[in-house]
Amino acid sequence: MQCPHFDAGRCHSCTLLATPYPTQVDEKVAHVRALLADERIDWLPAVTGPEQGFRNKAKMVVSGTVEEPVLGILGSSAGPYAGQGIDLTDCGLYPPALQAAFPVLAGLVTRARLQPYDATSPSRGARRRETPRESAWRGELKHVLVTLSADGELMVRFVLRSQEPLARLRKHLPWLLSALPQVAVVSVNVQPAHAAVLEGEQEIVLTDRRTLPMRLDGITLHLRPQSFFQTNTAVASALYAQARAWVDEVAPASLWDLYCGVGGFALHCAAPGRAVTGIEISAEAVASATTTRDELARLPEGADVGGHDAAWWADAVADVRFAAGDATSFARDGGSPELVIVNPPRRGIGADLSGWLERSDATHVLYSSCNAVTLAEDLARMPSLRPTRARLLDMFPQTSHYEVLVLLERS
Ligand SMILES: C[S@@+](CC[C@H](N)C(=O)[O-])C[C@H]1O[C@@H](n2cnc3c(N)ncnc32)[C@H](O)[C@@H]1O
Repeated sequence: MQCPHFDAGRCHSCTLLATPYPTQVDEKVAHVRALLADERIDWLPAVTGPEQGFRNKAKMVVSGTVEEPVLGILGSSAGPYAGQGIDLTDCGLYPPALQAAFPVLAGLVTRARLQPYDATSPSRGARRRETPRESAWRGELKHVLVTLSADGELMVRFVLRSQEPLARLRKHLPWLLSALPQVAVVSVNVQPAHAAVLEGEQEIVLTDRRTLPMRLDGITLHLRPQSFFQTNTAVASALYAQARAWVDEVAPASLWDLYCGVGGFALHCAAPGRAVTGIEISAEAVASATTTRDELARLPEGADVGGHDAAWWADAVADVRFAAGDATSFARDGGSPELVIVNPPRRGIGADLSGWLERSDATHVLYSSCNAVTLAEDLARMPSLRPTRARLLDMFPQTSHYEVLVLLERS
């Protein structure tokens, strides 16, 4: 694949662009197999999706001016583009529906006079001080975050330094909704700190609709602005389908989904007679998961979701619950199910939760990881749980990242 931004040294994200795609996948498989280094694992063929246009979410830094905003990234501090705004609205990782939304969003920046935040140059007076106050930096709009659903709807979030532009944004919202009728949810996130943090804690939803329905092959998840969702919708669908197939083979009567996010694993693995508990640190994500569960509990007669009818689903989700909390603390406090699913951030589950799983009564663990290095470290801490089956899912083509799902069985 060719990319003008990569070739010119403006963007360095897609480190494998020059490698033919089948070779990328072979190298990722070799990487994870070498890390897990267990000849007894039955490896299924890797799952791949589209090689480009697969990202369902854009995290655009806004730079430039009110009249000419630039949506993309800031050039890395070491190179020739240091601190410069780089327009990435034509990035090949974004599907056409996201690319088409960017110029309209840039138009809103101009109409609502959302001054792009200037992260590089504090005002003159402040420059003399060693650590300028936050108010010394100019501008308000830090990022625009856009999520595209499988049905072409959009969730748009404006990350602002303060609520100062809020009234102007509200005033021009009708213009945005008529220019981009596919926008379902618009919100403002307030991130006051001058720090390399994407978003802050406070979220103000401006639209009547508060969730973006993300229809997968089986189930429609309801995403809220602050809840995590997997980057690649097609591969996420395959990930949940694979998890469900392995869980159904084990057929546990009780299951925990730790780090459950909006409930993708928990809800795909629900079944009549199976008690499912999802635990997640983000209360917003828990609210999203609960919305989807409640919707599945009340499907209209004649509905078919993932090959099951309304009565089956009412039974299946009757014993599904989600709660906000820390995964490790929950595990320490709450007995032990037959099967535990874990899908942690890149840092992995760590020594405490690995140790707890090693000593628990769970007969099976399903570990979904986006970082095989921490996965291998965690597995080494659980010698009684033997990896039996595994599958790489290429969630992030053109980069060295990937997702891997491993089924562990107590020996
Ligand atoms: C890789 S995401 C997986 C989400 C979900 N399983 C899915 O399929 O979309 C990791 C999730 O772990 C959550 N998380 C981070 N730290 C946590 C903790 N200490 N306890 C519970 N959840 C945590 C994050 O908020 C995020 O939703």
